[in-house]
Amino acid sequence: MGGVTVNRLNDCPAPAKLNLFLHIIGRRADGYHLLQSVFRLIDRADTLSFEERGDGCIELASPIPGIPPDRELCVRAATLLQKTTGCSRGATIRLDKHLPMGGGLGGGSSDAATTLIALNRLWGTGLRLNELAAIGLRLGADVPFFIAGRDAFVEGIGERITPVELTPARYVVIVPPVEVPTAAIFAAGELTRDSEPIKIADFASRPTRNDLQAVACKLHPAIGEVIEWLGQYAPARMTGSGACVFAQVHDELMAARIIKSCPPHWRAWQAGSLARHPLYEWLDS
Ligand SMILES: C[C@](O)(CO)[C@H](O)COP(=O)(O)OP(=O)(O)OC[C@H]1O[C@@H](n2ccc(N)nc2=O)[C@H](O)[C@@H]1O
Ligand SMILES: Nc1ncnc2c1ncn2[C@@H]1O[C@H](COP(=O)(O)OP(=O)(O)OP(=O)(O)O)[C@@H](O)[C@H]1O
Repeated sequence: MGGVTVNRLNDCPAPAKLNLFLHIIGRRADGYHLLQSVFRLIDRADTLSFEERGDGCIELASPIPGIPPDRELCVRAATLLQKTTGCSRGATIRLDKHLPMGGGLGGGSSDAATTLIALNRLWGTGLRLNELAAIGLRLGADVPFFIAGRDAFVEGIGERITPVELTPARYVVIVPPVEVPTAAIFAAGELTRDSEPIKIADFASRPTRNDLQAVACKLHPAIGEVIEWLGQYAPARMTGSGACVFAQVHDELMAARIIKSCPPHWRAWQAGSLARHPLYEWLDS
């Protein structure tokens, strides 16, 4: 490339999350639900690369089939960062999608968070963690958690984030063959919306659940089948608004054994907990 400087960031991970529990404790006037949840980062991820461009355009070089570019969360994140900071630079974004969509693993939100963190660095826009999180919340309720970059007790609709230290753990995650639109689960009439609020100090010693699970299983019976099957080996629960189901296991060997016996029409993998977001050090608090 003889003397030409190409400004790019390659192979930036966008990790998934699990909701270890998820309680709905109320509803805001605008219809959004107030929740309490422990969000945990895991070491399964999408991968993104960013190349700066001088013409100000934002281009997704690897469009996701079925998602128009102007609805895609990386493109929306990049455009919002440009508008908020008045930045005139553009970017070509490459997204290698590994996380299932509508899986409750927060894949789209994590892609958006990684885009904000990486472009803030590439463009030199200098926003701090809280400023990026505020932009992120406009894109999705889970984005601020990924920007905060560590396991957390999350409240409000996703904007009140208190870091927690969790013991390292290994999980089996199963992807049922269904895609669950988050809005449909929250809109269900039979959803329980009055769980008793718990204090952060109490979550480890109190019984917990995912309040969205019953509704998701009713709409998509395949999720219930997975919970029952995985539950033979360890307590199994849905993450987020579904569809993925997870269980904590003792070690890699136990995970491998469970995955080996998993029915072939379900995708199953193991994941380890992740103490920090891989891009954690790119942000100033
Ligand atoms: C359930 C969780 O997955 C927990 O991690 C998230 O809170 C969902 O976050 P998300 O997928 O980023 O969802 P968003 O794209 O923000 O919202 C999708 C739709 O779900 C409903 N929604 C979402 C979050 C929330 N706390 N209350 C809601 O009622 C709203 O109708 C919203 O229009
Ligand atoms: N980069 C992206 N990756 C995934 N989904 C995207 C992306 N951009 C836009 N979307 C849209 O967002 C929807 C939700 O995707 P996502 O993977 O975040 O859902 P989810 O796994 O159910 O997350 P959550 O845990 O927040 O409920 C998709 O169904 C898709 O229509």
